[in-house]
Amino acid sequence: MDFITASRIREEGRWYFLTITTSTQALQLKDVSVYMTGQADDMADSEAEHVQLLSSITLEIEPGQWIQLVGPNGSGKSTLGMLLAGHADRIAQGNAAAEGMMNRGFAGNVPLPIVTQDPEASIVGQTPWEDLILLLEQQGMEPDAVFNAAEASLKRCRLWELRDRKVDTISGGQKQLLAAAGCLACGVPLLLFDEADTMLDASSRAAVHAAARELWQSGMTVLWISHRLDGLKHTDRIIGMDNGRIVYDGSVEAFYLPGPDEAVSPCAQLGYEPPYSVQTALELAGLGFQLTPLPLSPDMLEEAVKRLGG
Ligand SMILES: Nc1ncnc2c1ncn2[C@@H]1O[C@H](COP(=O)(O)OP(=O)(O)OP(=O)(O)O)[C@@H](O)[C@H]1O
Repeated sequence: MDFITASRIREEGRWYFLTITTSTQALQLKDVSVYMTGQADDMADSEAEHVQLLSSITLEIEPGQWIQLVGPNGSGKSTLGMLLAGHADRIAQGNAAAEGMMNRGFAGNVPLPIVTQDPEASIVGQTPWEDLILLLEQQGMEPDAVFNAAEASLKRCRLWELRDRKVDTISGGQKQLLAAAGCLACGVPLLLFDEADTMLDASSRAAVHAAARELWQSGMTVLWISHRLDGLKHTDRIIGMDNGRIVYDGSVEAFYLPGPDEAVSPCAQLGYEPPYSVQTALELAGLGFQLTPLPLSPDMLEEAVKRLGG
């Protein structure tokens, strides 16, 4: 493979090779690669020029989609998320360079906030209400519009009843929702969750999934980044990453089934175990009982088995 050298990137300008436009509606990446520039962790140029964080990524996101980005630790999910959110300059603490073409489309030119597994980093107020007011004032929103925008976002994220609670007394899931409410209040066109549910217990995780789902149903575009497969029941598109590359981009059903010329499914290739309901359906299919649609959750499995019996 032909690598850019770190010294050449420094000579010619760090982002020289990444062309960014907004000429279409879709958010597009065309043949985008990201490299370490050799400044991180005292890495020598000769080592860095062979470290590629993303390799030839081509991808198109239409507004209104719900996309789940999955892959093992270190596969490049957060790097891709940062690129899509417009934070190319923050990748690897600013020690990376990119080449290729990015069309920001509906995502616009302003870098977008990301809901991460550490929402506290972005919370500035002592209560949810104060947090949103401060955030919107910081964004320069007209004072007349601030209260309405804060109220609408807190309601959409199911936090209205908790608006005056001290932030340190609300749950981890509610803090995630507060971070999402902040993104909404700022009018983001794309809501990015990066491992936002990783530190949460099952009920908080379900609450965050349900709220995110409602936002998507109301027209928001959602990119949900996770190394877990939880929540795939609601996904209409999965992007699977491994070693800096996109190795799968398709439906959730096809993710669990081997392709015509493949011995194993994309799910297995990425080292994941399918959920119990899918494993059961695959075993039943082996015995000649086809469950359609493929049950992606225990309740879908129950329904499918009932239909089989009926
Ligand atoms: N500051 C850095 N210095 C050196 N390498 C880095 C740095 N930041 C990221 N990387 C490398 O970039 C690659 C992609 O990392 P990235 O965080 O995008 O992966 P990920 O799939 O999001 O992982 P995880 O699921 O663990 O969050 C990894 O190999 C990682 O080690």
